[in-house]
Amino acid sequence: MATKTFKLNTGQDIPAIGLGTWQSEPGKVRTAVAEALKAGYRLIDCAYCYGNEEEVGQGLADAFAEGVVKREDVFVVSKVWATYTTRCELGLQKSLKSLGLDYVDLFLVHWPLLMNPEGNDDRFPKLPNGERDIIRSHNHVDTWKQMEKLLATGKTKAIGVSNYSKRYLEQLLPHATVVPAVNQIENHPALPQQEIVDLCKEKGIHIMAYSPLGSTGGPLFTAEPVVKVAEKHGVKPSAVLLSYHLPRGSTVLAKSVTPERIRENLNLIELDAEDMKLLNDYSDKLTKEGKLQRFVYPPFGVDFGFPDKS
Ligand SMILES: NC(=O)C1=CN([C@@H]2O[C@H](COP(=O)(O)OP(=O)(O)OC[C@H]3O[C@@H](n4cnc5c(N)ncnc54)[C@H](OP(=O)(O)O)[C@@H]3O)[C@@H](O)[C@H]2O)C=CC1
Ligand SMILES: O=C[C@H](O)[C@@H](O)[C@@H](O)[C@H](O)C(=O)O
Repeated sequence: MATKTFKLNTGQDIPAIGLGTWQSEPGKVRTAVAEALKAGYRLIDCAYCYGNEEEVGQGLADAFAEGVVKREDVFVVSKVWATYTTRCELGLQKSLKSLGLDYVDLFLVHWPLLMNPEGNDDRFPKLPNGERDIIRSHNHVDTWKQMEKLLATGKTKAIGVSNYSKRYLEQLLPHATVVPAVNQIENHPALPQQEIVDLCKEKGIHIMAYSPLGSTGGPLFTAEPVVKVAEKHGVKPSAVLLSYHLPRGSTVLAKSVTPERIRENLNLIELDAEDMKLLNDYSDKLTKEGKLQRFVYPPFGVDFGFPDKS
């Protein structure tokens, strides 16, 4: 199902699965990207914050040079990092330079906040007490206004957000001239975030699901219903966790720098109503018991409006 796509509110097709690159070591990610494109991936998810866009760009360049894919056949995503949310065009330009591209297909606000652009580090400025140096007076709607202007530059085909809760989307949408094409959020059976998914569906915002395996090391592989569904279909738990997003109508991002895993992660399967019920019942149970699992919540010290974190 490597070729399955969804439609964005811009009219663009977005692949159902993409390669993630967060924490992909510079020494490995070039090969990972080139291998992924050879295997059939057509979406690569990047970010300035990951500090590896140059190597990702080399992997893309390798695949272009070998005639594996053409630029227009790959959907490249990048994100404006928190120290650039008052300088979105500069943030985009820096990513493009590292990636060696003229445009990305989608540019996202990575997190809805501003970290001090004049702080003591380009990516993670800190206060003397060790906390992140955050400019709390910044309004995330102002970042979106800058993002809207990027469309006219041709440097990105679409704009969207990431890590936006329902509360933050409700603050943004009344002021948005352009409705975000995407909201990229952590999403898996242990964190269904249904209230965000439902709102996004209603507003025509496509969900990109991140950390579908539970992030580093795949802690969700042993979740009981995931194992049960995997046994029924004779596949690995990873295939169930990735395939879960297809019937939900979402794009899923799977990170790996291991060529064999990169290839196997493309083998999405069709989960039936019984499988989805089992996984949804698991989500409901965790919700009721207050045991939802959020694996990615950086120490910003900001209330982003997620109910499990408020
Ligand atoms: N917008 C945002 O704030 C965020 C965006 N993201 C995006 O989503 C992507 C995916 O999320 P991420 O948090 O990286 O985690 P994932 O849920 O994709 O899990 C990655 C981990 O699972 C391992 N793995 C991958 N495939 C398999 C497999 N078939 N069998 C066994 N282990 C496997 C990887 O190991 P190995 O690499 O060693 O093979 C790695 O340790 C990110 O890379 C990034 O692009 C992620 C977090 C936040
Ligand atoms: O995209 C992945 C994550 O959001 C990642 O960018 C953050 O968790 C970052 O490492 C941080 O510490 O703030």
